[in-house]
Amino acid sequence: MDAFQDHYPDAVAHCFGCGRLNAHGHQIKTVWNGDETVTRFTPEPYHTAIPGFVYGGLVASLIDCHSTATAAAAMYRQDGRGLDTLPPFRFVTGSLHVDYLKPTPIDGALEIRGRAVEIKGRKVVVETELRAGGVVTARGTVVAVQMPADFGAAPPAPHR
Ligand SMILES: CCCCCCCCCCCCCCCC(=O)SCCNC(=O)CCNC(=O)[C@H](O)C(C)(C)COP(=O)(O)OP(=O)(O)OC[C@H]1O[C@@H](n2cnc3c(N)ncnc32)[C@H](O)[C@@H]1OP(=O)(O)O
Repeated sequence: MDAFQDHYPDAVAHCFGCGRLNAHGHQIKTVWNGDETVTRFTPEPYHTAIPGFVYGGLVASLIDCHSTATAAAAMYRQDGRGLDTLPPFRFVTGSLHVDYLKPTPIDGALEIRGRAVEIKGRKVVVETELRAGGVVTARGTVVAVQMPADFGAAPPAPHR
């Protein structure tokens, strides 16, 4: 199944967390699972905070991009539109809140699951959990807001 991020227009496909055109980024892939969205990501040894555990910034980044993708997909689903239909719903993060409940072990796949809990105007609130080995280690809330027309007008910087 195609991931949401496979449908991002090229102009918004350079994000470090989720852009398929960013060779240095995480390139997360998110899909629907019923009313929830799911991303699976396996951290690398260099994503270490304290040896054996995942760096919190990576956890925040996964929750952030999983949630903005969820926001876009939820808006398309609410409007009964396909992900490739125009004009695209393009979201940025207005607010990212993360609670780190337990240390996240680095040796294995992480599962990130989210749900849009509010859609109002240009805003979508998404609640997301990150699990390691089936245990919830972090929980996040993201307020995603549709990009104003003048955001992202500049061409992307070349990746080196
Ligand atoms: C699936 C198919 C794909 C197709 C295509 C998809 C593309 C999907 C692209 C994803 C692409 C990468 C995702 C990168 C994730 C980042 O890392 S983005 C980079 C980090 N974020 C930024 O740089 C954003 C910087 N901030 C801004 O540009 C502006 O502050 C914002 C966020 C656009 C909001 O400004 P604004 O448009 O003037 O917002 P405004 O009209 O005042 O508020 C709208 C609503 O949002 C709320 N809001 C605004 N800011 C906040 C805040 N900070 N806290 C709480 N609520 C807020 C307001 O309260 C308001 O809610 P209501 O009052 O209506 O209930």
